[in-house]
Amino acid sequence: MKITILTLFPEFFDSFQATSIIKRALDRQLVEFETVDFRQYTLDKHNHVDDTPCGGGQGMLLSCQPIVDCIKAVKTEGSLVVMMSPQGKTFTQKVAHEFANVNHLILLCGHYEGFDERIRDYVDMEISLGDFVLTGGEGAAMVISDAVIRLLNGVILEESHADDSFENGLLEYPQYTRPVEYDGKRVPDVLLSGHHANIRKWRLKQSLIRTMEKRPDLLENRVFTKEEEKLMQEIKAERALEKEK
Ligand SMILES: C[S@@+](CC[C@H](N)C(=O)[O-])C[C@H]1O[C@@H](n2cnc3c(N)ncnc32)[C@H](O)[C@@H]1O
Repeated sequence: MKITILTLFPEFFDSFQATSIIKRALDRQLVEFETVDFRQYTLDKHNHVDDTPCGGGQGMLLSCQPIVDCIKAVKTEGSLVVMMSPQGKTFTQKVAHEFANVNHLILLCGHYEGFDERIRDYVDMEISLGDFVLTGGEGAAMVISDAVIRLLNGVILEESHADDSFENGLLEYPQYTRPVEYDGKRVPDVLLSGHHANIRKWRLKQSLIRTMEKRPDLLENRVFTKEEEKLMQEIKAERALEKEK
């Protein structure tokens, strides 16, 4: 897979490419990652890529010509051009999986007051990190690249992300490491028992409890397995009992 970032600030991605798991993935050529400064495509004699908004208003808008020419130059057969935009569809783990299956992902980063509206006709979709406004799309593109790269074959062990939050529609269960006791707080006995079936069941139950408590919206349309239904009944019965106390 190849990821191309279209940005005015390629240096933003220097430490991203030089650090930890992403660096290892790049070194092992599990993903190709490049940044392209779209200023190099401007035909403006002063090298400008932005201008004031028609009709007046604050700030500067990115102009069509440099960005559209840049998109046309970097696009490849089957590539997906994604505009970073607070007005886009919200990025989720499901979208990360969809992007991880694309051969060539192109992430377009805005800046200043954003884009001339007509640029939207040259992208395949808009993606938002959430309902807030960033100074530029670089932070969003970095987050998206990170979430996508860690899903690629060989970057981390498949088992390492299989139980991650959202992967099976639930939040991850509580995790512990040594020491067994810290400040009077003990690791649950079941995790020390070595009984794999019991550990798996405990983790599933904890995932359900966590999701109920922190993100009940994730359970709204869930089709529960028989085992999950049984555990949900168990959880509800335990809670009812606790209330009675
Ligand atoms: C200051 S913002 C422009 C916001 C624009 N005036 C609006 O209200 O929709 C500059 C750039 O940051 C990026 N950006 C800002 N918030 C974002 C978000 N929540 N998700 C993804 N990208 C975002 C976009 O690329 C955007 O063009």
